[in-house]
Amino acid sequence: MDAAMDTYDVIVLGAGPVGENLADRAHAQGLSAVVVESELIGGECSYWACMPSKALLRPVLARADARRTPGLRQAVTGPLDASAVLAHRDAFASHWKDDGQAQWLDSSGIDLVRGHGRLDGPRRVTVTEPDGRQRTLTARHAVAVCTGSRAALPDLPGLADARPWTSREATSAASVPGRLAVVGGGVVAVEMATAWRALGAEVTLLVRGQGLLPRMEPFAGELVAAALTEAGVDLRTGTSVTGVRRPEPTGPVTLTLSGDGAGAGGTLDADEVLFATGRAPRTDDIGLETVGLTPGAWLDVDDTCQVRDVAGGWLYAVGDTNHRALLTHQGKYQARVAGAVIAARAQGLPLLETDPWGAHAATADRAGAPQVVFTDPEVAAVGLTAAEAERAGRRVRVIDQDLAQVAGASLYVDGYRGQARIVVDLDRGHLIGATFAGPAVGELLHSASLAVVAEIPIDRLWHAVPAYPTISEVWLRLLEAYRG
Ligand SMILES: Cc1cc2nc3c(=O)[nH]c(=O)nc-3n(C[C@H](O)[C@H](O)[C@H](O)COP(=O)(O)OP(=O)(O)OC[C@H]3O[C@@H](n4cnc5c(N)ncnc54)[C@H](O)[C@@H]3O)c2cc1C
Ligand SMILES: NC(=O)c1ccc[n+]([C@@H]2O[C@H](COP(=O)([O-])OP(=O)(O)OC[C@H]3O[C@@H](n4cnc5c(N)ncnc54)[C@H](O)[C@@H]3O)[C@@H](O)[C@H]2O)c1
Repeated sequence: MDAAMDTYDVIVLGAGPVGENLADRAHAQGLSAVVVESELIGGECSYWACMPSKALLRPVLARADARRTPGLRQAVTGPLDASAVLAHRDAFASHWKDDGQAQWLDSSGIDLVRGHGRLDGPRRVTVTEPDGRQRTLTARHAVAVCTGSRAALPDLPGLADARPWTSREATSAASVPGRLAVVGGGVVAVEMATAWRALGAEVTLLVRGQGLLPRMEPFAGELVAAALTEAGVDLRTGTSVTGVRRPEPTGPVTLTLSGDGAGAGGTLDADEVLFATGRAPRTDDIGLETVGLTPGAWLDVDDTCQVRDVAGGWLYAVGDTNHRALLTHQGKYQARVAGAVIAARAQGLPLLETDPWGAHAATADRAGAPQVVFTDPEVAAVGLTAAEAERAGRRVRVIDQDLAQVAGASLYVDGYRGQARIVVDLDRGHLIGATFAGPAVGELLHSASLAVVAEIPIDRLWHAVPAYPTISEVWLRLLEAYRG
């Protein structure tokens, strides 16, 4: 490529789901785009996160439902075929090869440069290619940092030498460990405890707080905790890990425990230990210092995803790196917004629609980000929890409904256990949050997202009649309770 060809309208650093979408949006609006990728096109989501984890969990949830279905449960008495489940997972991770995604990029007219990219002052990116050569790219309009996040490990004595699992190993391991210790009580911890327990591991879940899924409505974590315990997981709350040792490279790992929970003292031996203790931004080695920012920090952006504190309006941070919502669908939404913003600014449009819910504002990150946790029971949530609404000073009414009372739920499986909650803003007359926990509630979530994002007046929602007998009839029960 000659020097002139190294100038693009948009340079995208990182070809995860977010970088791919941003490049696609910019290109669709007539801009030239290049993406720089140091590992696999498709990013964390395709190979070590969403796809492999859900491929592991799908058979687990299907079996759980089958076991609760009269006439069917007798047909599913045996254990899961772990090697078949792992093979299914391998296929969904494309065997950790990105040929398919590379082909898509190629056919879409977006250029790809493989290698590690770093900012090199305003609008410039240098790439260290796999063969060690350096290449410089220049952006006419924008550089978008879409480098994602990695697992954050606590600073514990002995941890590095003990070769702990992170989310990468937990989603790609080739065999089932006999004993797996999981540290953390968030989404990765509960999903992976669910999967590996069902695949046959003895799982101990070590949670330093008092419950699971602390950012969600309390009943969600309580239902998941009860189900994990029932499935044979040794759940220890109020328990911190203060040390980790693996004296023999191929031998077991020993954790030192402390805390005020029952079972918090002493030590715990396991064959593997997964640290599911949150994420850190992959911004430590991307040249942030060359544009006046701090390496290793989450990037602070406005609602257009433009990085604040950088003059000239050319730098964007989209997806996990901006820490607005660490979710693939939300990052892709930001990419659609930022792609439109970059194109509009490149075309010199005088006015952008940056008001809430405008075309150039990622409003849903704060007001309507949905999430499904694929545990048994599933948890599905959108918008604010009751506690968040209260902290935000909103005047709300909270309505709860036992999902077991809904005909569609009791038909779905025997002994259905679940709970639903809506949070209604009394001043505005519409929903600002909803949470469901129970089998198959994931597919219920989009109805709640619509109600929150479209700000459907509660009086109009009353006319949206759920079909009988579906689990969606929970909407009728919730609205009946609200209206009295
Ligand atoms: C176990 C697990 C399960 C998850 N499950 C779900 C789920 O079910 N649903 C959901 O919505 N979200 C899920 N998430 C979250 C989701 O994976 C992330 O929100 C999503 O991957 C973020 O996309 P991204 O493009 O911002 O970053 P990433 O997917 O992390 O992609 C970033 C890309 O940038 C590349 N890169 C980094 N630095 C450089 C550099 N200097 N030069 C060139 N390339 C670089 C990386 O190699 C990578 O390919 C899960 C996360 C985990 C850990
Ligand atoms: N189904 C999904 O949508 C899905 C699935 C997995 C992950 N994700 C995304 O990935 C992100 C990362 O997930 P995660 O579970 O790693 O992070 P998280 O922030 O959800 O949970 C981390 C947990 O670890 C605990 N923790 C932190 N440091 C600790 C320490 N030193 N010792 C013990 N506990 C500690 C925290 O209190 C917290 O409960 C989430 O924000 C989520 O959005 C989404």
